[in-house]
Amino acid sequence: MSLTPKQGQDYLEKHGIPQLIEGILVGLLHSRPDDPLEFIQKCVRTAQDKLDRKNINWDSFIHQPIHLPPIQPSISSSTKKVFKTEISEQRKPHSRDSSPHRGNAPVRLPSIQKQDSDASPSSKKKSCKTFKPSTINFTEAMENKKIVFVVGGPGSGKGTQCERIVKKYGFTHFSSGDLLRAEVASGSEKGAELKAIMERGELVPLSIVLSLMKYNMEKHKDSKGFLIDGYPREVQQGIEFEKDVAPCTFVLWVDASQETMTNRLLKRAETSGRADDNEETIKLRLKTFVEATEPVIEYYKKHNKIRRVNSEQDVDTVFGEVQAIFDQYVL
Ligand SMILES: Nc1nc2c(ncn2[C@@H]2O[C@H](COP(=O)(O)OP(=O)(O)OP(=O)(O)O)[C@@H](O)[C@H]2O)c(=O)[nH]1
Ligand SMILES: O=c1ccn([C@@H]2O[C@H](COP(=O)(O)OP(=O)(O)O)[C@@H](O)[C@H]2O)c(=O)[nH]1
Repeated sequence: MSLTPKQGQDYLEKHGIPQLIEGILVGLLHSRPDDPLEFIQKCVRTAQDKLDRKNINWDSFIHQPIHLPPIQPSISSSTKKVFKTEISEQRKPHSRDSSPHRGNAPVRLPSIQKQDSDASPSSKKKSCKTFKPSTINFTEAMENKKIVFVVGGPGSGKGTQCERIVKKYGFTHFSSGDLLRAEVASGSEKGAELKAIMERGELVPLSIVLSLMKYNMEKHKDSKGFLIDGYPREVQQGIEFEKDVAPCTFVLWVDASQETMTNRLLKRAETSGRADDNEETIKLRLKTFVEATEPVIEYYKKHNKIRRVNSEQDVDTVFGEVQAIFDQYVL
């Protein structure tokens, strides 16, 4: 079968291949890993996770020289207090609670960085040092930006809806999971530590995600709004973000039952290539969601910022609900 140059070009562009190849080459030359094929494989897996390849850019696989804070499992007493209160409220039975892990299981608190959880001026200084903002006043640059957090369990459909939101409303989209996977794909030492945490279905220290988020937001500082997908995963993460960046406009909760999420992830596992899309890690991710992220929903409910969509329906119907919410804020 003959192929015209135009048909060839259309085919490649339709599948986002030119920017993918460009991204891989730039990332490869930037990181120069010992095992280039493994690096390429990781990039391709990261790309497979993105339903819209157009989200891949020339710099998607660069191991950015951001100075991520050390991974260190410590927790401040103030953070413990927030979690204890929130979790004990969550332990009241409610309709979505079908987790076999809840009951009397010990509450596993996520690892977080003491330095970032304290509100003291000295710790604040440390967190700024970590992020190393460039020449701009970051907080000022973020003023009046629309910032929407998107929360929901693993496989609830956050990424699917975000893709559509970006198309319709032109927000800049960051998936915290994707940012972490890119760090892992970079082959850095830090990436290897993150990989282990993610494969256990646990949460990486909040200061690391916050650094990655701020670094990337600064790169898109002229965007009219940000869609922060899969974030915050724990109450303190939201508090730190709003303190360091800006208050969120609202929180979109993509709500699906644990059974639906599990079935979707198992289906996605057939093609996603994601190391954490396996039955055992899915269970752990759901457990982490119930323990750490459901309290986030309760926290923002109290602040009247939760906007829920029922993600048990088909994608178009869910997006109909999403649009009804977004149209009130962004026109
Ligand atoms: N029926 C149905 N399937 C959906 C819907 N949204 C997503 N899916 C499917 O469910 C799977 C998971 O969707 P994602 O958008 O990747 O979910 P996510 O919440 O971003 O998942 P993580 O990346 O693990 O956080 C995908 O294979 C989707 O095709 C929906 O509204 N209805
Ligand atoms: O703010 C975040 C976001 C993600 N993760 C880690 O990254 C994994 C994948 O996150 P993603 O949002 O891609 O998928 P989900 O867990 O929602 O299925 C999680 O299990 C966590 O280990 C994290 O620790 N903090």
